[in-house]
Amino acid sequence: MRRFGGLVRLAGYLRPYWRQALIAGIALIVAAGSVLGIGQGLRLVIDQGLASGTGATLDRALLVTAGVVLVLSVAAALRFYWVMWIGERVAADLRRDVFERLLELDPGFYLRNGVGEIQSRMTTDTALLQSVLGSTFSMALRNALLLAGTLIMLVVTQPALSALVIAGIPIVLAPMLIVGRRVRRLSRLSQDRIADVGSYAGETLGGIETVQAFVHEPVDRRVFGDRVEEAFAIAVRRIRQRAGLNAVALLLAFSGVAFVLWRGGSAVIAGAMSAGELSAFLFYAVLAAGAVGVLSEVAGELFRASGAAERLFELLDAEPAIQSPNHPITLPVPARGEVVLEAVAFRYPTRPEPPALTGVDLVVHAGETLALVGPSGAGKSTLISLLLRFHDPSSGRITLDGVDLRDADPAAVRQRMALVAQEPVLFTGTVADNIRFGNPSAERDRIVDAAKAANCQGFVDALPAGLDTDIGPGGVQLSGGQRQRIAIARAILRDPALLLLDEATSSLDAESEQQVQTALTRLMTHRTSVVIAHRLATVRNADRIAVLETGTVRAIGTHDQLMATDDLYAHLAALQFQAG
Ligand SMILES: Nc1ncnc2c1ncn2[C@@H]1O[C@H](COP(=O)(O)OP(=O)(O)OP(=O)(O)O)[C@@H](O)[C@H]1O
Repeated sequence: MRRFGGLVRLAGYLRPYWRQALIAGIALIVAAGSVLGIGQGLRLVIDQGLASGTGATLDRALLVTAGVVLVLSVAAALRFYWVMWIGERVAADLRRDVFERLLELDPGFYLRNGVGEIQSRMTTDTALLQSVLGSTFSMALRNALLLAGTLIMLVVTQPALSALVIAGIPIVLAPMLIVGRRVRRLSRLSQDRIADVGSYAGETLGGIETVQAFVHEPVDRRVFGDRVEEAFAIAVRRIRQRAGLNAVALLLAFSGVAFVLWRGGSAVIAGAMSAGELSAFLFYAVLAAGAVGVLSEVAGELFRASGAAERLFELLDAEPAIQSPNHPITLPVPARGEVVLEAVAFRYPTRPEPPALTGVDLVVHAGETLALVGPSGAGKSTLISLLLRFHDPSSGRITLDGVDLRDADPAAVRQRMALVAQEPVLFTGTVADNIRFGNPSAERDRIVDAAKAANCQGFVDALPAGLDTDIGPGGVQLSGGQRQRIAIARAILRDPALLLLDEATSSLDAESEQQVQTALTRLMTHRTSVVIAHRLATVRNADRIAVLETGTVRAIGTHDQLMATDDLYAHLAALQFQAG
């Protein structure tokens, strides 16, 4: 059963649909029963209809058979409908569950596993399951039932001959089980490779402009080609196993039928059996052999599906490293946005050495603007991601309004914050949708106000449908400065107690820059702000500045104080800060 571990667990997904499964099961049994009935009809037609030589008996026998066929058709249609329905339903539920789990997983998980790989698991594995559950599973059930039914009929009608057939079963099943294990392993491998292919394509296409600008296509073509061939080679190994399996199964099954025909034929010649009985027996034997053939073919598919299910369950079983405690402490009201870091150290799970932050002590008072400055790689972005609790500190603690982030519900913590990233991330939809992202329940008026406060008015009015203009996936149809202002409007709408801002480094033209700056100033007044600063104006306006270097805070003070006392700061101020 371990082979089908993934599928057995999938059975749990059937529970809510037990009614539909019951209908499908009944239809399945009736359909299989009717097929078996046809064998008896055949016996009647031959032994009574043909042998008796009277047309009336033949008519009656045929009529009975026709009735059975009618029942069979209806039951088969019902079975098909409900089994497919359940397959699609389970695949849909699984897809939703996996996505929900993926939304909960912490950024560290994605750092370790790669977003592309996870994404393609979610799409290719659920697609495989959908097709297998929808059709293959139904075939497997039907044939398993048919096999069981025919074996019973064989035993009941012709015990002696059946003993021969039944003795042959293990000979057919053994190779199926042995090869099945190999197929399952190869299936997993091949799904892994397909995920590789998917994530490579995703990354390349996501960066298509960089790829083309550097004329990197030949390299990508070659690397992608190699990966596709690798996936193909594994698929071929899998198919070869299955092809061999099918050949063996069919050969064994039909040799069995030939053997039975030979033995049965001898019995009819000797007068120990009627021609009708032999016909019915053969009918069943052929059905049984066919069922074994189909089962061996679909077993491979089921093994494959089991591998895919396992991969999905791995995702479902992944525990988010960042979770709410069982009894989260409620953050005090009103929110002040006061942040305290005590001896905070942090190592990225993917690269523990050197630590990204060590011994960071820092207080951000309610209402103040604290600027973070420091050379590239000093740990500024890491610090912001710890405040958002994307990761927990390796040691030390961070509190928001007096509550340790680890003791609070991460959603409640983030509810008090808004992030304006260096490269604002916009989503497919309209300008209004992207602003509403900051507060999905906001009324239209407030979205309009936020757009005004963020200086979006000018360019939004020029768009064909104003706020309701579609901006394409990722906001590709807007300029950098426009995207930044939408990100600011989003944060204004959220009205957070703590603003986390990673200032854009790319310079905008003077007018656009001016508009972004006034929008930011508006956003930062009357709230606590932590800003990764790249502009002289920002550090000058900040209440205090923390200078970071190799993961530690080396000095804190105002611009003038630091200019006088900290040589690194004076150096940065001279070289790095853009005027504006
Ligand atoms: N996902 C990651 N995995 C491993 N190490 C990382 C990761 N992200 C950042 N680091 C490392 O952590 C250190 C701090 O990086 P961080 O991005 O916080 O610096 P920064 O001060 O924001 O730099 P910049 O101004 O260039 O953005 C760097 O040495 C960096 O290489």
